[in-house]
Amino acid sequence: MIEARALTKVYGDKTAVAGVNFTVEAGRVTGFLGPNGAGKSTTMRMIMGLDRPTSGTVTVNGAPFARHAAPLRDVGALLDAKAVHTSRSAYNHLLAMAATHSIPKTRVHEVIEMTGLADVARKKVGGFSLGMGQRLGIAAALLGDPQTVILDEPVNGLDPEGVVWVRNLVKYLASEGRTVFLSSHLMSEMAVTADHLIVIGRGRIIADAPIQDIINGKGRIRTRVRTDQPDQLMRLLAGDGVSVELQDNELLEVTGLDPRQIARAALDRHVMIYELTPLQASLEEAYMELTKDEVEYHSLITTGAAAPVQSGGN
Ligand SMILES: Nc1ncnc2c1ncn2[C@@H]1O[C@H](COP(=O)(O)OP(=O)(O)OP(=O)(O)O)[C@@H](O)[C@H]1O
Repeated sequence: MIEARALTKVYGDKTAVAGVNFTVEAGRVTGFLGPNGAGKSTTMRMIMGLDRPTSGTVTVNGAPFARHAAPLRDVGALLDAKAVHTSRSAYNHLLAMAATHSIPKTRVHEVIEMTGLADVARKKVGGFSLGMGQRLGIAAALLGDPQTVILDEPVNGLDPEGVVWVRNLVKYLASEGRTVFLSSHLMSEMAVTADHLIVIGRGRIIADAPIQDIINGKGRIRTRVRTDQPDQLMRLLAGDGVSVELQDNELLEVTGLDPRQIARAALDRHVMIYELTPLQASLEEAYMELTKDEVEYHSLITTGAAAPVQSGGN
């Protein structure tokens, strides 16, 4: 379990993390989301003792990271996949890490197999692709068979097979009762991987809830309705808080009524419906809605060109 209490980090005049409170529970995958510059990496670095909080505390299984006698066995992390000696082989890199914690060579071989690095384990890390580097970072995180696993953008640079592999791996680790905390900007991936989400914006927690609650809470409930009497059905459904959009000759998209209410209204007036499909809001929609006021770096899209601008006021 990871517990942050009033956790704060200030760099000069920039408050990167502003007194956050959250708990990452064991036995489930917790996703950590937020726009660029929101404070995710800073929070993760403080969890791992790589950055000292300006105030507040963060503990892993009840103690700050630095107080763990054998931290690799308690907490495994992938924070910066490039932070390795480039002239070492993957095997030697892992072996050197293992030596600091009396982890046997057999475990080094195990994590190499587990992460699909067997063919390149004797090659120099400097020549690794981004995806191979990520796999090595994940191998290092798992080396001590830790109870808590923290992965910052683990699927960055991985091919589709690698993305699925990370998804299954973290779900498996959580199913074994471990604490799994991961960040990613890939919403579609987060949607199928995480059980619970913590969303941060400008250093503050803006949501901390089961993923389904976040999708349902912020996304609109929409229903697709096909009928050969669209005008009549539109009139029937009109009302406060209801919006009905004609998509084509026979297709309506209804917001603000559930499918049962739509079916009932149509039945009462003998309007035939031949499709009634609830449309699940996506995590991406919910996330965009949640963070729309928290985005620090907006993209300004003009005809054919995108220029990043920093929004004023912080
Ligand atoms: N060492 C540092 N010195 C000064 N400012 C920093 C430092 N590290 C981070 N910051 C600032 O703190 C804020 C939070 O940064 P952080 O890297 O934690 O965000 P993030 O959510 O991980 O972003 P991204 O999604 O882009 O990786 C940013 O405004 C960043 O510029």
